[in-house]
Amino acid sequence: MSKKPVRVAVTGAAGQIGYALLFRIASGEMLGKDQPVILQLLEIPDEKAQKALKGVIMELEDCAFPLLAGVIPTGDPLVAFKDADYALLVGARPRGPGMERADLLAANAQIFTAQGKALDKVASRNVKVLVVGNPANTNAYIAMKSAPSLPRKNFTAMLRLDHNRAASQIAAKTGTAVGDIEKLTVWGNHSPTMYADYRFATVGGKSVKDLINDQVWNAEVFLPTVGKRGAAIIEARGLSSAASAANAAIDHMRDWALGSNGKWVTMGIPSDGQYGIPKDVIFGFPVTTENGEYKLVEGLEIDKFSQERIDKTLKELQDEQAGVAHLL
Ligand SMILES: NC(=O)c1ccc[n+]([C@@H]2O[C@H](COP(=O)([O-])OP(=O)(O)OC[C@H]3O[C@@H](n4cnc5c(N)ncnc54)[C@H](O)[C@@H]3O)[C@@H](O)[C@H]2O)c1
Ligand SMILES: O=C(O)C[C@H](O)C(=O)O
Repeated sequence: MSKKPVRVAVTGAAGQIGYALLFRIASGEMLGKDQPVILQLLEIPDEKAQKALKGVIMELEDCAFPLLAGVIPTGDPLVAFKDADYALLVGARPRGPGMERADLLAANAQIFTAQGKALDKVASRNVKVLVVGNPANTNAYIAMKSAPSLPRKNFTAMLRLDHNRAASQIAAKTGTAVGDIEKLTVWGNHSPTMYADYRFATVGGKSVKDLINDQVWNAEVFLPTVGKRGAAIIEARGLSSAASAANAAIDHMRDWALGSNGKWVTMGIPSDGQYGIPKDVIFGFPVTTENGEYKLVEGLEIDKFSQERIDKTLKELQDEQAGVAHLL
């Protein structure tokens, strides 16, 4: 017997990431090739955006995806999030050349307060929320705080693009296959302060740290390359990353929903105080996922270099939180 369709809300559905994301969700790459989906697509209630959304929906129809059980376009968050089982909050203003994420904070904070409240009112009580729109961790924090009747653990931010970028750099450095890299993580904020940490990583069972054996490369090449990759893409394309961001969103939700089979993945999740990160800060942590739940990997040793990096990215997140405190 075929499964009952689940409701997947996507905001910013007519934007660049939306265009790279919706077709993959509808084809079953996110929730499985046996899981029908109803897409509930939010765009700003503006004629041009709604018209662009119609065009995207025409293309979705033209794909004749067997798993696409319905599409609901709307300009109203209460319609988009109604009974949503999954919500991918992509819609936000993206960073342009020369802008830092902090510049986006004020512009985007209003959006996530309103959307958090709407999720609180109408979404499934088990809704899995992924915030992609930047600054992603703080937007997830705002949405979580604006939705007090939903479990805190339902709110996550996307660090998976950073995780994937780090894996790719390590594979290139060590001449190994990216798919063989395990136990990699990215701590903290989705911003240049993030700390991509390969101390525990293995490739084909061998220690990545031992294979690389070059702390200068780690501090002066690897970390800046991963941390500034978003800006490098904006500089090269004149637009922020979209296909790789959509791919990371699919990876994040797929692993959360269907399990990571024991593999570590990185998710931005609300802290419960682990590793000295204050409660509620949405922080990139190593997790494993099973049965629709994520579980933080605990007990890892944090050396002096790592602690300094973690402190720096935490401070940035706390400053961002302080900057939006008046809105909550
Ligand atoms: N976390 C990450 O790793 C990551 C990676 C890449 C991009 N991003 C961020 O994702 C966001 C979207 O990027 P994009 O390239 O798709 O941008 P885009 O400008 O192409 O699309 C954003 C879309 O969101 C819509 N939108 C704006 N406000 C909205 C609202 N309140 N409700 C619904 N829709 C709304 C816009 O009309 C637009 O169509 C940006 O904030 C970007 O910085 C995050
Ligand atoms: O850096 C940006 O502004 C876009 C995105 O967050 C990225 O990392 O590519």
